[in-house]
Amino acid sequence: MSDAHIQAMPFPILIGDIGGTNARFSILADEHGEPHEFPTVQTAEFPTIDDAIRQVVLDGTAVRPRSAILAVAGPIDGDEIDLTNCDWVVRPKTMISELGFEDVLVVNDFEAQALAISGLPEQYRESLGTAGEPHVASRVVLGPGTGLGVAGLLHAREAWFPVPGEGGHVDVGPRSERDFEIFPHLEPIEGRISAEQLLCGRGLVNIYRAICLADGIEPALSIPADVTAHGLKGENLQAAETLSLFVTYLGRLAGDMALIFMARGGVYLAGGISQKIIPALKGPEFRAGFEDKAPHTELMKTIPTFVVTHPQAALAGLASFARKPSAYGISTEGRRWRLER
Ligand SMILES: Nc1ncnc2c1ncn2[C@@H]1O[C@H](COP(=O)(O)OP(=O)(O)OP(=O)(O)O)[C@@H](O)[C@H]1O
Repeated sequence: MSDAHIQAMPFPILIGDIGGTNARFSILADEHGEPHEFPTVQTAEFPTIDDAIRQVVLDGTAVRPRSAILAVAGPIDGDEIDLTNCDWVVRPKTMISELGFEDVLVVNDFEAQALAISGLPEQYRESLGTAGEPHVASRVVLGPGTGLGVAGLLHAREAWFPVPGEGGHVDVGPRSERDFEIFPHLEPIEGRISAEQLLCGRGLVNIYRAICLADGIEPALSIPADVTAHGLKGENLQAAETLSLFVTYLGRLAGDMALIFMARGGVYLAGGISQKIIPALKGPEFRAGFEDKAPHTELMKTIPTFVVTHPQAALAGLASFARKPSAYGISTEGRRWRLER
C-alpha cells in the first residue's frame, strides 16, 4: 500500500498531542462524530506516557481505542521515541502489547499543526490584515512557544502534504537602522543569530535585554509573559519596543516562509505566544514586515495571515487526518506499528 493511499486506522482512535509540558488526549469514536476530549495533563505528573494513557483516558471511559495517533515533540527514529523537554519515551510496541492497541502512528508535533490549518473553521482563526479568506493552496504554519516550530502544508493532487522542517533555525539579520543598534547586543550561538533566538518565549527576553543594553538601561524583566504584559499595556518603553520588534521579525520570517512555499493559501501563527499577543499582531508592524519583500510586495499583499485560536489545534488536525487519511499525504514509513496477528 503506497503512502498516497494510506490504509485507514480502525476506530475508535486515541489522539494525543504530547508537548514538553502538557499532554492532551481525545478519542474519536468514528468518522463522523466529534472527538471526546480528556482534561489536559502535565507530562511531569506521570512517570510514563502509558501511565498517563491508562489513568487519564482508559480509566475515564468504557470505550477501548483500537488505534492511536500521537504527535510528539522530538525526532521519530526507531521503536523507542525520546521526547524533547520531557522524560517520557514512546514505545509503540509496548502500547500494542500492554494497552490493547492494534495500530499506532507517531507524527511530529508541527506536522499536527500543519494538519490543523488544512481546514480550520473561521471561528478558530483571527485575521491579521485584510487579504481575505484562505485559498485552497499551499500554506505555512509558524509557532512561537517554548521554541519556534515551522511547517509547510503543500496542496497537490487534491491532498494536503505537511512538510515539517527545521525552519525555526534559519539565520536572521538586522535590516533597519534600529536593528543595527540592537543586534550587536544579542548573544550569537556559534557565531550566528537564528530565528528561534528571537521568536519564542526566551527570544522575547533576548530582544528586551538587547534593547536595554543598546539604550544603556538596566534590564528589569526576565520572564516572557512579563515582557508581553508590560509591552501590551505600553507602560514600559523597552517592553513595548520588544513587542513591536517581535511582531516585525515574526512578520519578516512569515513572509520568507510564504515565499519559500509559495503559500498563497495563507500563513498561520500557532504556538503558545501568538494567541496572547493578538492586539500587537493586529498593529501595522506584522503585515508591514510580511509584505516588505520587493520585488514581490504585490504578491505578498494577496496572501492572508491568521492567528490560530483553536485551544486544541494539534488534536483537531490529527482528528481531521484520522477521519479521512486519503485527503493527506503522510509518510508512515518507520512511524507506524501494527499488531502482528
Ligand atoms: N503571556 C505570554 N507572553 C509571552 N510569552 C509567554 C506568555 N505565556 C507563556 N509564554 C511563553 O511561551 C512559552 C510556552 O509556549 P507554549 O505554550 O507554546 O508551549 P509548548 O512549547 O507548546 O509546550 P507544550 O506543548 O508542552 O504546551 C514559554 O516560553 C513561556 O514563557
